[in-house]
Amino acid sequence: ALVTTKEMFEKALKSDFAVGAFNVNNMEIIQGIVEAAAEEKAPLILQVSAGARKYAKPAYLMKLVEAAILDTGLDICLHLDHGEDFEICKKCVDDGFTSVMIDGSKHPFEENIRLTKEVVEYAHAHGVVVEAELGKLAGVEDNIKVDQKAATYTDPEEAAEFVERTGVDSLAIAIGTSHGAYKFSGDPSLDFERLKKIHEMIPNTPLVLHGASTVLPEFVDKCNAYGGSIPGAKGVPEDMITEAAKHGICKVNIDTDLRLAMTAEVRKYLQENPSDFDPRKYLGPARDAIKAMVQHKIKNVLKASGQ
Ligand SMILES: O=C(COP(=O)(O)O)N(O)CCCCOP(=O)(O)O
Ligand SMILES: [Ca+2]
Ligand code: NA
Ligand SMILES: [Zn+2]
Repeated sequence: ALVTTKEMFEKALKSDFAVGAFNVNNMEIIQGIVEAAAEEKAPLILQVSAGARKYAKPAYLMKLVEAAILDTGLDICLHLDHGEDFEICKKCVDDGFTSVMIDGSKHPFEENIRLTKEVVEYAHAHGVVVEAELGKLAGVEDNIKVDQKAATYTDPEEAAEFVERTGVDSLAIAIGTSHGAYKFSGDPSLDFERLKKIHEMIPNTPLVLHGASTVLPEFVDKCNAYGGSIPGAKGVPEDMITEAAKHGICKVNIDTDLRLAMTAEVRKYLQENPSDFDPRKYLGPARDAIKAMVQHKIKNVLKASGQ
């Protein structure tokens, strides 16, 4: 069935595992992710960005997720990722999403609170949970370039006030991650002291880690070996993600690692099979690559198998 994150986060908060939140844009990506979660018997969040809604159209995504539930009997949370305003959050609540993110992190504190409260009120009235964000990820955040220095990590005291005043169900925090494949100029590092402080201040609030892809060298190399060009791509070491899940992180957002796994597979297939032109011949292996990546994340990083 379609479920909220309530139950899965309650468990994750008390344990050392975290729930994977994987971005979806088409049928093969959804199928690969869902097959992996079914095989690992793991809790699952499928998340849809505004870009995914535009690319695939809401009706297709909703029906594909319903089909996945029909096909597997899995409990799945369908989540709006990075909702920019009240309107898109309302639209997704009305469409049957069970969770929405209102990303007010680019606004001043008081405006973020106002906007988040407005979404919490509407979502809770419809049995939907809300994720908000406090603090700015480094890198490109909300289409504005936020360089490392200006990137303001989440303040633990502010986080406590924010949660108290908004009634939000989970909080995305900034402790050094950023979106995409180029996360660190120097050595990868997360501010674990800050994470522990935040978790201490709001021990009952599930925390969310955005920009959590590892950008595994194996897949960067594979992309580059078959016509790609993404030199210097770098992400968060997987052991840091596993560690973060022990200190309040209950939801881990992963998109880039799926994109790299899928793209590497398609590049390889097309280069090795120049006479093929049946899309199933490369979208099938792409789907398998998604499944393998998600199984790896669930089993070895999130420790969410059988949870
Ligand atoms: O935190 C993350 C993922 O972080 P990652 O890049 O480390 O995987 N996310 O929230 C996923 C962002 C997806 C953006 O989608 P569009 O291109 O459609 O806007
Ligand atoms: Ca943001
Ligand atoms: Na946890
Ligand atoms: Zn994000």
